[in-house]
Amino acid sequence: MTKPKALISDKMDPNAARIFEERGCDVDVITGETPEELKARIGEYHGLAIRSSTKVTPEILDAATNLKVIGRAGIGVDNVDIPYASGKGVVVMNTPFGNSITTAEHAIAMIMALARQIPDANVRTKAGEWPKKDFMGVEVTGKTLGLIGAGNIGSIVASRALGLKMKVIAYDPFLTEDRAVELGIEKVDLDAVLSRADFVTLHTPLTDQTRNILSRERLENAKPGIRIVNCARGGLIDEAALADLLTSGHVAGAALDVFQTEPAKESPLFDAPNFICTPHLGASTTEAQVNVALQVAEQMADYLVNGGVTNALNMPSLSAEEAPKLKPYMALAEKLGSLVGQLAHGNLTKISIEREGAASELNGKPITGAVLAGFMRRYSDTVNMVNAPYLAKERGLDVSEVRHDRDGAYNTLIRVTVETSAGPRSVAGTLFGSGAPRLVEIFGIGIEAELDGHMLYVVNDDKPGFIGRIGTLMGENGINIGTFNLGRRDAGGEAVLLLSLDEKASDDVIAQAEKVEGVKMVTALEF
Ligand SMILES: NC(=O)C1=CN([C@@H]2O[C@H](COP(=O)(O)OP(=O)(O)OC[C@H]3O[C@@H](n4cnc5c(N)ncnc54)[C@H](O)[C@@H]3O)[C@@H](O)[C@H]2O)C=CC1
Ligand SMILES: O=C(O)CCC(=O)C(=O)O
Repeated sequence: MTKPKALISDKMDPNAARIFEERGCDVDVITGETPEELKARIGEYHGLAIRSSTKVTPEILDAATNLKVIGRAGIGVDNVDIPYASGKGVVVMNTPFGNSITTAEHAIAMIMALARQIPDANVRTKAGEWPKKDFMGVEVTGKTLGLIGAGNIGSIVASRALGLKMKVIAYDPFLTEDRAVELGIEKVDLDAVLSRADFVTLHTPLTDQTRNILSRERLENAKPGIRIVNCARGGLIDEAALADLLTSGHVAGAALDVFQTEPAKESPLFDAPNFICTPHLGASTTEAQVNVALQVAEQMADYLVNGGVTNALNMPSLSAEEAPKLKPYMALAEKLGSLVGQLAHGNLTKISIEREGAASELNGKPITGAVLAGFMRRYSDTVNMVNAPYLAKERGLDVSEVRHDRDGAYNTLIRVTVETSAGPRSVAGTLFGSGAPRLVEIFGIGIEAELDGHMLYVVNDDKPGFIGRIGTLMGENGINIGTFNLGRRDAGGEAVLLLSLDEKASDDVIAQAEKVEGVKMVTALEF
């Protein structure tokens, strides 16, 4: 078997390449390429490991015909078009904790540097000025620190700031009162942060809701003398407005690690007073870079080699222990989804996935993803369990998952039901022996069959002589029958036949089969 191949396209700790190799992947480290160069190369890789320089755009993703996973050695993934990657079936992972302490410490360093104007004092002292009389700092003890965003990094900043004897208030719509109490901070609204805080520090992702959160209007209405720190993302602050307000003195100081356009080669802020900056160094410590490099390579290799999913932003997690256990279930789920997708006709807008017995104990999300992937194959060749839920949503498919505690006839069972204009249609399957997927029910009729390769589904009247007639027809057309599986609703009533064939039945053979006495319907199936 050929090894999966990963590309590391941004500067990363060498441990990343080592881990890829140790975990059974080939890896190339090629950094600093232009988008055109990356586009020309990306087709040969299954994994792409990045930091913030590589921009994973739709153009890159369109060229990434073999790509299965993108791993961000860090937290922010605004340089990856996640919806587009999801549509392409590519998993996007990050390393949500590896650099959070380091980034929080950078924010604290920025607060202290602003309070005591350390960068300016340093430059002028080294220039031989000894400018002691020009600098007068402020203490942080007793001052109010306002957090915008109190997630991983914001909470670490809060704990350090409390240690510095600051009062901490926070605006974060997802912060609960209980968590605020646990952190020892006060939950307030955004206006309160801006009107009460002496220092404000931003720790949110860049999203449509947070873009320009510190707009000109908000900055103008903020407490006079406020100092602002941004170690999260450029784009959260109106940079031109901040420059104007530093110049007017309304904002007493600002420290940015991140800019709207990076690398920031010029900015109105560079000439503004009391402005300090670093070139996106928030995550740049040896410790953080080793952490994120190890983590991203471990996670990506785990997915490429074992199917384990950790810290994915566009699909549910699946541990390396769970992955092998779930594998036969996912094969069964995909076949059931595919069967119902091939058999049910009309405008299908509702699908339900029920699990009972051992299947009910499992992580249901990957099973649902696999059912949907099989089902959606009727619409798309490139669908997989990553993009299937997105495609299903796009098409307005109503998906429900049901877990039954009851014991049924089988140790483990998955049932997939679609709502058709003629009512619900369901198929069910189980795992036999060491995990072989088997169909056990089709539209209410018990039948045991392996769903594999070229098949023919026939609905017929349960009358003597029928099996012989179908067998003869196949023989006359030179088609070898692999397996022959029968089921019936009741003796003499409606019956179904599932044939596996060594070759695909042509339209002509299907037309002949439709004419066989007793046949009500024939459908060719492919698995
Ligand atoms: N400068 C650097 O080198 C680094 C920057 N970062 C940036 O820091 C950001 C935050 O990282 P974490 O704390 O780990 O993320 P997180 O996801 O743990 O926390 C983000 C918090 O922002 C909150 N939030 C979301 N929308 C909000 C809104 N409209 N208003 C206020 N709060 C909102 C969320 O509820 C969440 O609590 C990352 O998204 C990344 O962009 C992260 C690492 C390094
Ligand atoms: O990789 C870096 O240096 C930037 C880190 C960062 O911005 C992040 O993790 O969100």
